[in-house]
Amino acid sequence: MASHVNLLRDASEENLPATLKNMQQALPILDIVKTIILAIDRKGRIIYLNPTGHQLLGHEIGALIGRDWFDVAISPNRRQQTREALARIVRDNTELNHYVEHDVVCADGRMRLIAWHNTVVREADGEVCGVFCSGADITDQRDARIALRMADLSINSAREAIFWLTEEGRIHFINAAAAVLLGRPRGQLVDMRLSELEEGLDEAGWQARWERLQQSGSWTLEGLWRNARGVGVPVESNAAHIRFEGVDYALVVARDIRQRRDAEEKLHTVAQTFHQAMMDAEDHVALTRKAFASAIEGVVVVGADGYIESVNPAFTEITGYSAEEALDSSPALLHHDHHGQGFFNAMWEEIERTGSWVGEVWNRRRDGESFPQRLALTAIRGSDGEINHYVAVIHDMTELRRSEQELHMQTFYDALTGLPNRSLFKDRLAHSLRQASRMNEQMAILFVNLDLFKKINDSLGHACGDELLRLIAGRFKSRLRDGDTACRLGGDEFAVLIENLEQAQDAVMVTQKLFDAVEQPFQIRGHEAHITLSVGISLYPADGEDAEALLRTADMAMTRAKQAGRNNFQFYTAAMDTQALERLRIENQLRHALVNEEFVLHYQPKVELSSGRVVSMEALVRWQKPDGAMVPPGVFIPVAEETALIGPMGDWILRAACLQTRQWVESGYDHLRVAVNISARQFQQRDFVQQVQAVLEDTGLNPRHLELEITESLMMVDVEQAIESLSQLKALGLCMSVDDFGTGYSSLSYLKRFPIHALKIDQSFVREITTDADDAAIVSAIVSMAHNLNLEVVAEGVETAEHLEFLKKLQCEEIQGYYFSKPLDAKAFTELLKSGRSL
Ligand SMILES: Nc1nc2c(ncn2[C@@H]2O[C@H](COP(=O)(O)O[C@H]3[C@@H](O)[C@H](n4cnc5c(=O)[nH]c(N)nc54)O[C@@H]3COP(=O)(O)O)[C@@H](O)[C@H]2O)c(=O)[nH]1
Repeated sequence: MASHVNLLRDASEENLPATLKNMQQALPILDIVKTIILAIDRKGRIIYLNPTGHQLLGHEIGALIGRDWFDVAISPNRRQQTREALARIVRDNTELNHYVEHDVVCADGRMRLIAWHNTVVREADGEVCGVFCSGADITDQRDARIALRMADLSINSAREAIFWLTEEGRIHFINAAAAVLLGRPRGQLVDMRLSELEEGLDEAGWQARWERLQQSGSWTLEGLWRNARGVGVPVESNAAHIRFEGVDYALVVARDIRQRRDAEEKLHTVAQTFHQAMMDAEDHVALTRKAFASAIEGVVVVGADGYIESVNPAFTEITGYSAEEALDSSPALLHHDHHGQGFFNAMWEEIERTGSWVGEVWNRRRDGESFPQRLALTAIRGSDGEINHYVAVIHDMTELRRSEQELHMQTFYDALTGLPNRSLFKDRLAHSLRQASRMNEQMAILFVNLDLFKKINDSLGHACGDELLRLIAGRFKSRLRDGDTACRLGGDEFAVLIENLEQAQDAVMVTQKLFDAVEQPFQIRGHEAHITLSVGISLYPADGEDAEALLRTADMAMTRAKQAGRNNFQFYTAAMDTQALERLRIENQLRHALVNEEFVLHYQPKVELSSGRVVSMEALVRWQKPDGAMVPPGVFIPVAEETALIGPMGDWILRAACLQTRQWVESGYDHLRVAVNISARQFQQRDFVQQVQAVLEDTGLNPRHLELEITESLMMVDVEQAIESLSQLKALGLCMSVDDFGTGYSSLSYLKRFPIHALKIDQSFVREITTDADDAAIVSAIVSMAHNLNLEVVAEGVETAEHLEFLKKLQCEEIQGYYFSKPLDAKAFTELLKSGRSL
């Protein structure tokens, strides 16, 4: 059944070394473990690779058995080297039991890092006959490790000291620069309170600072922080409020401003003496000018009349205004409308009262760019006590703010789309949940998944896939209200948070906006891409009271939307929990059923109306549980479809049906044809045609005895691809029919192009043909249309003599249904053939 284990499973006991014998016994377990299990022979040929290994490498289960491991999984530049290593082990009969990490190449060209544990396998005589490897995919761990190291490196190479402070003002985290600033090892500083470090800051002072941070979101302060020797270091600290994993922190970026203080003091002195110095000794003036000119901060001297009297070169560098342009102008030439009049009034009041003001101000450069600066403004009084000048010292904070912003973006935003990432989304969700609970409001989460995104990635490449995600994010942003938060959860998954929802129906309106957003095709690097969405909706408080629960229930509803055929939305219902558990139970049992070969095929005859003879039979799978219970396919085929299990299961069904039919053909029933149902996922496999060809070759069945039944809706998913695959199958010599005809949306023009030989009218129409005029008309129309297109017609679900009469009159070619026979097991079907029974 499961071809991927055939080589090992079919090997006779004597041929197998002990290790592989043990492995043969362990197959049922190896088939389901999440570790990659690989056995290669001495030439590197794959004897066994479990489903986990096949899935990781992006191949259909079983496809790699018998292939050369180095060719399929090792990159060309390492292939020769690893092949030689194996050859050495075999030649020198060396012991091998080691751990190694190396990359494997997946079908789509991506590399995954695997941690392997390899052991040689020996024959009874001690000869090396192969290598047994168990591997764990550690790519994500490695990437996470690298990302962490990069973040760590960026933080620790920053020149600014970074502190994460808790609500109690304790140090939770610091970088290397912080330890240098305070001259203490990091271990000593973590958990210390800021009040133990900053002069004049007590518990009450910290609390006031924390509250200010909660209200305004940031602070800029100067203070003296004691280092290890108890010496006060003047420090400027910029804090931002940050919420991480549900906990509030003050993210403080601090810098030693000793140099700047010195410069300011010098400049203060300069300013005080400036006026005097202009008139005093030449050498004194020269000295003052030198200090003025070489300062790294911009300095502006403004006269009592409010006009600039002098600026230094650093001022020009920062603002873009030359000295000539600035002189005799008002400092208002730098002004930015960021601050209201109230801000300036408060500033001048403080200068009047204390003689100086220090704070952060937004100004505008000559080229119009706005920039943040730290401004220290001092009033200079003459000997008469009157203010005769103001000296402003400005420090450009653009770079500092930019690095703070970058740090924030990296932590909370998705680099590809610019949308909030999962962690910021959860944060906002938790915040909104508190608000909604206080205000008794409703909220909704939309969990959005792109349909068949993998197909776009596979066909157009990952760069196009990324571009599509960017474009979709842009369209979502432009359609949603400012109050609705959209985020990218990862991969092809997005989420939208809708706050203050009046009624559940409003969530549908927002969902509709998302559907509208993707309605027009996307133009990507010369390609046109169409995409649809599946959306799950959960409501607060009905479907969950915390972020985790709401995301989980919305995700479940999204899965249901996919199962309902994609391109739609579903609200979460409590029944989904029970159904999800039931599906999981069936999925687990199915895995064992596959290994234990618990499936059987029944065959339902199809009868030719012109002769009354059985001319073919539809193979219908049943699951016979160890307790004898028979599970109908309607229960487990959909679960197998959703998981990769339909691959090996479909392969087994096709093989079993072909083998059985070959026996019947060889027993003299050469006119028989077996019809096998093909599910969507099977048909969409890239190598489906090759798989069918391999089964025909392996079972020795002449292709003219095989028919594939493919549903109408499946053929319409990707018409061109379907035409291509069906044409190749036809060229092999087998025939195809369209199953469940009438229930989907076939376009007649496409129908003409599909290389098919028959339509099977769905039983839902046949059931009522003698009692419902509409159904009778539909069936008549289908038969006449099919005949016009030179297609045969098979009517299924024929249960009564009246059905039969009606279909005979329409000149339908074949019938199938309980009227003639229910599906029979192979033995009973053989009896039916022997009896020569006909209509
Ligand atoms: N991918 C695969 N799908 C399969 C396979 N085997 C079955 N199936 C699909 O499962 C669905 C249910 O199948 P089943 O329970 O076997 O029912 C089939 C017949 O028993 C039933 N039938 C036939 N005649 C009558 C009738 O006169 N009355 C009546 N009430 N039911 C009848 O119809 C089912 C056959 O349907 P169809 O395939 O559309 O011809 C079903 O969708 C199967 O396709 C499998 O191996 N692979």
